[in-house]
Amino acid sequence: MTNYCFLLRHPSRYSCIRVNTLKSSTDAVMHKLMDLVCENGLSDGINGVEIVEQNGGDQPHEQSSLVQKCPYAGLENVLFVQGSGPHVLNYNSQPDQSVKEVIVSRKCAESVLRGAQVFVPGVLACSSHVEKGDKVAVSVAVEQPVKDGGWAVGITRGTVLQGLQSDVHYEERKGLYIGQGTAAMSRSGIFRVLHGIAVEMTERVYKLPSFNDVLEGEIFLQNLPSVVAARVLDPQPGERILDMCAAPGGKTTAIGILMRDKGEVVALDRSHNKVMDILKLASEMDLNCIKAYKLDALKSVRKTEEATIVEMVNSHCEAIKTLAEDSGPCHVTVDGTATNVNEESSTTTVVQFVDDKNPEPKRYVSKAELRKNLRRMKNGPGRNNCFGGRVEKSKGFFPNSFDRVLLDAPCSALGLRPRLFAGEETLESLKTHAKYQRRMFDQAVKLVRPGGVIVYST
Ligand SMILES: C[S@@+](CC[C@H](N)C(=O)[O-])C[C@H]1O[C@@H](n2cnc3c(N)ncnc32)[C@H](O)[C@@H]1O
Repeated sequence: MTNYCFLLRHPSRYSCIRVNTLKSSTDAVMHKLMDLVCENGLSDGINGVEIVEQNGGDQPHEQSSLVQKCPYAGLENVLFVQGSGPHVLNYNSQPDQSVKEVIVSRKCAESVLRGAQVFVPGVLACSSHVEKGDKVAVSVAVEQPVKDGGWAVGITRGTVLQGLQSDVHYEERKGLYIGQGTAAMSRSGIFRVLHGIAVEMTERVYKLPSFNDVLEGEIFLQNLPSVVAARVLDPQPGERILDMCAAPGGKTTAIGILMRDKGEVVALDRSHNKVMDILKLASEMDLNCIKAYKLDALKSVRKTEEATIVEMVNSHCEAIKTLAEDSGPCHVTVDGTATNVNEESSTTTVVQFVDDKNPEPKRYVSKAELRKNLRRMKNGPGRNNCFGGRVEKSKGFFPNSFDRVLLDAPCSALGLRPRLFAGEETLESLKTHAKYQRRMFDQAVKLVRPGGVIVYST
């Protein structure tokens, strides 16, 4: 019988790559990837894989067996890069010497198994006397059950490994080696600096090419179901789409590309740094249709009564903008008057906003709102639209604001491979999770226009 948990611990046998067809073509990327795979010697050790180049294309290249086009209609922008493993490695080439070692966190190991190098933040422990250039065996620390019923890794960052059987961590890492590599810095460097490559992997138990810094903006490493989710949403150029839990922006950018960068994709995430990630990815992919905001998706629906007020503020701002464009910078007072100051000529114009149904000037516009709008007018779109570290917060959206909504609610991530550890879910935690997802779905239902589409991906 197939052991499902055992399979989850192994990486997928291929990497799935989505091509940014606004910047390149699938064929061009395919050839670049073949060269990369060739350079990295990834063809070694891949046995028994039946290869067919799908959808026609060029005659099979020597390395074409390792890079294949996705055979399914509608997914012509998807390529698969074949991996291999498990390979048996010899960690102890000099039997009289103890092996120098590095233990990495589970998340780091999962990335390494998918082709990444070992980066500094992922290192938990290291043998003493490791110097730059030393060969080190890399193993993973997986959560272990603890007395109070929870799970813990049990290794403090910076631990010195003795490399002996008497070492307290010896038993723990038996069978959990993921390869070996060359230390890119000394032990002290690894625990002193904040980022950078700690170990360059040279031999891996599972070989998959690393796509770090490769064809940036032209490709995105994405699991096939995620590519399919964006495809099923079927976004059309010119539409307004909402992606409710969007970071790092894999599906958001897939949607933007399907829309050929025409229209608007509103991407939400509750984490500031993750919104930055979305903006960075959109910029790398040259997508202008993506607007990313920090917002808790559970609060993404704005009350309809606010709509009238906002409409009024918007029309006021529009009037101010016209004024500013015509005559230069202006100041606005809270009683609804805008004073246009032409700094060069020192002329002043005063505009009074009047509600058609109520001729009395209203104090609808808050000082902060007006100051913000004025700053935007004077300084352009503002720092939020570049990567200065600030992200725009959203107050939410009015009902029926979007043609289509993608809800990629946070999930158990059980479908992600490799998964070296899966804590046990209790019935109670599953129920809480389901309730959370349901509340998000209710927001999605309100935000989509009548006849619009919601794709709920989990
Ligand atoms: C599964 S990931 C989304 C992956 C993304 N759709 C993609 O394809 O790249 C879930 C994301 O939802 C975000 N998230 C979780 N709860 C949220 C909430 N209440 N509001 C907004 N974002 C939330 C997390 O910060 C995380 O970035």
